[in-house]
Amino acid sequence: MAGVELENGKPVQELVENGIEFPNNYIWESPNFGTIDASVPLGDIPVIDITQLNDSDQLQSALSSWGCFQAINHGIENSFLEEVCEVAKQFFQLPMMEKEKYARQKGDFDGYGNDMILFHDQTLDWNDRLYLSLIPQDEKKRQFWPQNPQSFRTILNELATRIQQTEKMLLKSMARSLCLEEDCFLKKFGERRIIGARFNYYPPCPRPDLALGIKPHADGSTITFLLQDNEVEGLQVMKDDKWFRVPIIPYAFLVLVGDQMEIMTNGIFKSPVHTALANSTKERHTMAIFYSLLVVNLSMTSSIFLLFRFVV
Ligand SMILES: O=C(O)CCC(=O)C(=O)O
Ligand SMILES: [Fe+2]
Repeated sequence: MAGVELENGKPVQELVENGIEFPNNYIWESPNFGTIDASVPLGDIPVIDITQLNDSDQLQSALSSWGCFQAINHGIENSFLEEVCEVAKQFFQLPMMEKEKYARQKGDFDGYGNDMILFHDQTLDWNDRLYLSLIPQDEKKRQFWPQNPQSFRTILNELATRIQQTEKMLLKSMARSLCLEEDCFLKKFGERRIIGARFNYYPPCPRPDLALGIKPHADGSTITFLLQDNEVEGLQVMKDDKWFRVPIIPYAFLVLVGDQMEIMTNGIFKSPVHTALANSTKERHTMAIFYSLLVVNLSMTSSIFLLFRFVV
């Protein structure tokens, strides 16, 4: 593992637009994870109504088996999430030159770009992304917050405010489900938590049998909220060494346990390995919101694992 990012890859969209021949460094091979298979069974992932979170057993059982659940009635209106998705889509549709104004710098998280290249022979993801730190205020890097579409910044601020209410409710319920004092995770977080949003864009891929949208990984966060594309499937999660497709429930958040939560719960809650497949004809948009404990004085390499744990 290199200490810093080796190079800054080109957006996948640029490869697609320039009609470049399918590059070898997107071909995914792993002896540990089998072949890419879009037809694995649909997972029976628990669906939990957040307003009915009194049933602690349901939450505990979901997080200690699947490591995730589909949260419905989470308090953020569909119409607002629709607006969030719309501005993200509009951003990715902008001309490359406009998006490049927000390009992520080598060795940094925030901004527009794609995979961090950390290994010489790293397989790349068929995915472009815009990562933005939302909370705390002093971690925000406003220069990467798009000014186009015009409402993007206002919507991001609104998202940051709203998502914190859902986060609080959920962390309290998670603590209760373990018979712990309900504020214990919140107190652990205190002011030392960081919330970042990652907008993922998966352009159509000429070889979805060869390339993955996102390689198998576990999130390094405490918890992640994932808003799937309303129409295009792609996410798979691993349970008991088998892959399952994650059903689409429009506007539900897939809440995933991250590595930090797995550690804080002594492994009772599982941080699941997941991956996203590419699609030959359809583009796909998702948004992941990561909550992480802010660990100070980490090297660049270590802090990458606050977002990702590569498993290949
Ligand atoms: O886009 C997806 O379905 C998965 C995204 C993901 O796992 C991530 O951003 O960490
Ligand atoms: Fe993830």
